[in-house]
Amino acid sequence: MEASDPLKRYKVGSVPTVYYIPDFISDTDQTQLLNKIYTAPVSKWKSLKNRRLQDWVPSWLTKITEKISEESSLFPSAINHVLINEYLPNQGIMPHQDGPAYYPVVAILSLGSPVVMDFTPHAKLVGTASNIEDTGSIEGTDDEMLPNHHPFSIALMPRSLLIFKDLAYSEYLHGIKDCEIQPYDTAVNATEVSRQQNVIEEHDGDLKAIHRSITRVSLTCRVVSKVHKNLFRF
Ligand SMILES: O=C(O)CCC(=O)C(=O)O
Ligand SMILES: [Fe+2]
Repeated sequence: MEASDPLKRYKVGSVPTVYYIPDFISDTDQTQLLNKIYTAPVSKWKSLKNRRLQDWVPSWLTKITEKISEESSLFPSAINHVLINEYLPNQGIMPHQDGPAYYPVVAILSLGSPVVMDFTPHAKLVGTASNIEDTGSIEGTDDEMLPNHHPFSIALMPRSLLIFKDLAYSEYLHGIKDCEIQPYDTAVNATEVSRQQNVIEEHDGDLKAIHRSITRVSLTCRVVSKVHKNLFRF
C-alpha cells in the first residue's frame, strides 16, 4: 500500500475518486450499531417525505468515526457530523450534491439491506435556498450532462464503506432509486455483489438485481466546519 493513498486498492470506477471498502466492519459491529440506533430516543428521529433520519454524533459512534478517519487519512480533522438515514425497501434519496457546509469528502457506512447508488454528472448547479435539502444537500436534476462524464452506479452492500471526493463529489449527483428491485450488472463493483446474500440473480434476461427486502440504515460521515455549523442554528 502506498503511504500517500492508503485506500488505493479500494479505488473503483474511472471517475476520481471513489473508494469501496467491503466488510469495513464486522457482523458484531453492525448488530451493535443497529441496536444503538434503534434504542435511541424517538425524538432523535426526524421524519422526511421519503425516509427518516438522525442527525447527531453520539459517543457510541466515535469508535467508528475514528476508524474511518484513521484508515482513510482523508479528513482534515475529526469527523463531527453523522447523518443516520433509514430507508424502507421502496424508499430512496433524490439525486443531489452534498451541501457546501461540508469538507468535500464523504464516507457512507451501509447497514442492513444492500442498495444501488447512482452517480450522474451535472453541469453547474445553482445553489439557491429553495434547493437546499433538509440534510444540507443541494437538489439537482440529471438532465444537464457534461460531455465525457458518464453516469455510473455502485452497489452498497451491508457493512461496506463508500468514500467519495474530487470529481465524484463536485461534478456528480448521487442518489438511490425508490425501487425494491435494483439492477446492478453495470455497477463499478458488480463482482463484490455476487458473493453476497439478499441478491437475486436472474440469468434469463441477464438481469442481475438486488432485492431490497429489509430496511437499510446508512451513516453518512462528514466534517462540517464550526463557521458553517452556525448557519444551521435557527
Ligand atoms: O444513504 C446513503 O447512502 C446516502 C445518503 C446521502 O447521500 C446523504 O445523506 O447526503
Ligand atoms: Fe448525499
